Amino acid sequence: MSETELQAELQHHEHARAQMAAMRDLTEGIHNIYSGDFDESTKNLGLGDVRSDHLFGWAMANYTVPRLADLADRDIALFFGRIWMDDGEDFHIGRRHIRDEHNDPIVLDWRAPLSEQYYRASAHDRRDVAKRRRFGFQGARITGFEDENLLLGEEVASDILTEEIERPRTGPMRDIVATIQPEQDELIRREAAVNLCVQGAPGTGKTAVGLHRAAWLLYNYTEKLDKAGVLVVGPNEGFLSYISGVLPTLGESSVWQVTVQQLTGAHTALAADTHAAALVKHDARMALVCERAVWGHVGTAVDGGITPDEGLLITDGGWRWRLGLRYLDEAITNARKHTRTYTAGRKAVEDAIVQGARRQAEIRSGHSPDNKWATKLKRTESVRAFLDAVWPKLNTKTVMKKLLTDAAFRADATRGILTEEEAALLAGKPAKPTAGDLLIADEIESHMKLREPSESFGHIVIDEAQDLSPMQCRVIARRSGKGSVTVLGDLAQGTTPWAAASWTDQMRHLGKEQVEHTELTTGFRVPAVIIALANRVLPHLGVDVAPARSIRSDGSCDRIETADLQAGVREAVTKALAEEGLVGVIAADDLAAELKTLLDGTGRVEVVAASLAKGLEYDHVVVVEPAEIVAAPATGGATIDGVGLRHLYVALTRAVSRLTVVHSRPLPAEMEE
Ligand SMILES: Nc1ncnc2c1ncn2[C@@H]1O[C@H](COP(=O)(O)OP(=O)(O)OP(=O)(O)O)[C@@H](O)[C@H]1O
Repeated sequence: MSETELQAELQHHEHARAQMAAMRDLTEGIHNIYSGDFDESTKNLGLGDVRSDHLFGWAMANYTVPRLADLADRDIALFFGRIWMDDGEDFHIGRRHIRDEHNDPIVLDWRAPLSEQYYRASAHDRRDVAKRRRFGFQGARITGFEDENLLLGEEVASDILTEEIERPRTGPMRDIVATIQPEQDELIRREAAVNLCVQGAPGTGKTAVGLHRAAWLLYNYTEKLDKAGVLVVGPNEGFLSYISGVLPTLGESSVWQVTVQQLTGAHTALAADTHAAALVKHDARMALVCERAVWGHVGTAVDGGITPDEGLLITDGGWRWRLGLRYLDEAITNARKHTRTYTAGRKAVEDAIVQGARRQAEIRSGHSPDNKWATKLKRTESVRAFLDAVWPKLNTKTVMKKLLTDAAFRADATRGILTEEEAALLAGKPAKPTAGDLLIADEIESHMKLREPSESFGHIVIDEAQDLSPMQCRVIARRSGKGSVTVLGDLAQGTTPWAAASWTDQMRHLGKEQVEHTELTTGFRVPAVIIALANRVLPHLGVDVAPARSIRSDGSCDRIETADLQAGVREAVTKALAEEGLVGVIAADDLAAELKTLLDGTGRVEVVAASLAKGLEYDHVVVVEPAEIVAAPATGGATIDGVGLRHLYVALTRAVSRLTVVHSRPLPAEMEE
């Protein structure tokens, strides 16, 4: 690296900074012109709510407010790479596009098509790239660079990548734009229509890939996705807060990040299910029960009191119309077959009744009666009574109430689908729904009426997807509609009672048939020495997945055997605090509660229950009493076969640099070589 070249790059960086400030000033100028209308934009008004004379200002507000936030000068370098092409052109690659006063690009956005070459070019497949430069930086300051002359076949093991991966973690997750690897880039840049399913060992960058894919899609399919929206679904609120900063630093603040519980309102559910009841309510068979609970209300013409002789008699002033039993049964069958929702079905039968009477009127009088006549006909007592008998009016609340409180109705809805014991577990109080009840209500609602297109998303990123139950998958599927999904997870880290055993099944529950499956195995988080320990446990987890191969040869792994567990934990934490970075103490849930009191107020230390450690990472991890993690019942007090061992696998794979195992009891046999 020559000093002259570095100085030139520093100057280019200063120039880029000045140009970005100019872009910001320009946007600010526009913003100020429309400031009155901008106020409306901050009230979350939609297009239809805005007065027509404010429309232009409103549109400008929607454009400039996020743009101003994106152009804010942050403590971050404006570019991280540069490529020289075979034709002599060269480009700096950065977090966002920056142009000069002549509108020429001086920094390309990492999501622009050309940037793909930066990430993917190699000595074997140069993609017209002659040379690649990677910049090292600290905060907003460029500190150096490393070059790869691809024309000469150079492939440099990047110190900058190593430094980035090994840097101490001091807080929430960061973006990885500067060091995206080719296999990750391929997934990030798959077209919007592709449904991706990524199985990946711990620390292989699944979450990072999912978030960067969301940002890439929003940039490249702006028109479609700005309207339809992008959703990120994560396992719990702790995880969401850990990842919540990544998309905003990539310039995307419009993505809604939620747990699946938040989608149904289950995060505020009042009552708790027993383990056995939860199992039934999350089961795929519940979808069939819900279907029958709704559509089972549909009867035949005979149920409506119709006989072959009499038919349905409709009196309209001096006129009388009669519809036969066969005609009515056909109308019901057609409505059942051709309408997607129960509410629409009732309307279809009603329309068929009007149609039948209208045809008779046309034959008798020679002209077709108007809509007023049709409305009157629908209101006649005999039509009302017939419809109420064969296709009664329903809403989600009434069906839920019947399912939870009416034993005879429940028996009919579940016969042949659930056992009697399972069906009995559904009994409850509708006023105090459980999380499982809200899943059922969501399913029932989907039979009642179609979701508005505005209620579904253009793309959904689903992280830790192995933990979703079939019924939770269906909740997400309904919000996806025709949109695509990126599904990320690790079957080996499945710890819920309904964790997926196969991705094919999980994708079916998510309603996606065309799926690209892929597996990531290069681990960026956990050093080889620690992953080797976790990989001893992996074969005992009952899943067929590839183990992680760490690209890291640093890190350490040690063990403290002690008669006094608390003293052992203190010793491990003191040692850990001698080094930089965050310390995570992971223990079985009950023990974690005790350790929280013990370590309360110790800076840089977080105590985490093993059941909540998923997705998180710490520089130094202290795993306390593995035997207890393995033996501990799962959340909710029920014992789930093998789940403790999976919690241990998750705990062992949270460390970025160092792992200390503290134990007073013998280590689980699965940890031994
Ligand atoms: N290309 C990369 N450059 C730098 N850091 C990376 C890269 N890919 C992943 N990382 C880092 O590796 C760590 C693990 O990534 P991530 O959390 O996305 O993995 P994961 O597969 O979701 O893990 P888990 O299954 O344990 O949740 C993170 O700190 C992430 O920033």
